[in-house]
Amino acid sequence: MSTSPSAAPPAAEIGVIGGSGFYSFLDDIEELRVETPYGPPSDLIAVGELAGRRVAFIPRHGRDHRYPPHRIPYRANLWALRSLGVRQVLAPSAVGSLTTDYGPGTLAVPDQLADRTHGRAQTYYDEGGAIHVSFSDPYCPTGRHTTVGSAQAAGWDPVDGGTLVVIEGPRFSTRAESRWYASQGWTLVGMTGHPEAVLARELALCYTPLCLVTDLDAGIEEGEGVTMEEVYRVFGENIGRLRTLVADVVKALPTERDCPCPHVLDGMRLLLELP
Ligand SMILES: CSC[C@H]1O[C@H](OP(=O)(O)O)[C@H](O)[C@@H]1O
Ligand SMILES: Nc1ncnc2[nH]cnc12
Repeated sequence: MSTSPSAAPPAAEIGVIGGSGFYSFLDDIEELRVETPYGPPSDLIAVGELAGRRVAFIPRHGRDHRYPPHRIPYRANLWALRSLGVRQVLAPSAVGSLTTDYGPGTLAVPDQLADRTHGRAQTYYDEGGAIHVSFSDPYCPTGRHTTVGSAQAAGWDPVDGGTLVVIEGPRFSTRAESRWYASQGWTLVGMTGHPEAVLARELALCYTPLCLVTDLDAGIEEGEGVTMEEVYRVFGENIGRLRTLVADVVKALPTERDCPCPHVLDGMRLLLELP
């Protein structure tokens, strides 16, 4: 491993944003300090190769988990990845389940998102003109399809679809909130999926969530409610096979993007130059 203070970064095509309990990924890496107009990203970015693909890894909360979900520099993270050449992003995350159908250890690849956060910077286009990206389908269809296929091939029984509600946190939900989310038909709950997904979309990146269920949320189970310890314990029990799955997906992602994601800004008059 080597550390470059501000070296010209090598190109990376695929980005991985590791969540709670997922603080490193690649073996043979160069660590890059990347500056952005939005300040520094959560940490140094590790760049390396996996099966011939150039990959950039960033721990969402920092390697020492110094950023709680509402303080993560989301704009800097996505900007930094794009500036390294990343165009496809994989986003592993620990989530709660809003249904007894999906117990701890389940891998879910949602196809919808509901935003219950507030006060987070959620756009790059907030001055000098209006850019409205399409967000009806928040995730990359190819990334989702590839992830579900890789998970099935590896012996997971992945959940293909569902809605991830993203809460502001950092506290967990009350039982009443949790029951209300479930009554909306939402299936998963987390704290970091927004604005990460929409910022990726605004940069014309492909973004795919890999949600590992660590707990049944407070309104679903009758026990003491969700605890941080439970989240880390269950995530820790599954991190090995999740890492392997992320590597499988990296290998399986297409080299040429065939999805709508690269075209989301076509025809729009951009007021800032994308990296
Ligand atoms: C560690 S408990 C709650 C914490 O875990 C999840 O993080 P991530 O999405 O980055 O895996 C959840 O969103 C909360 O931030
Ligand atoms: N129950 C839960 N609510 C919000 N974020 C979570 N991350 C993991 N479990 C969670």
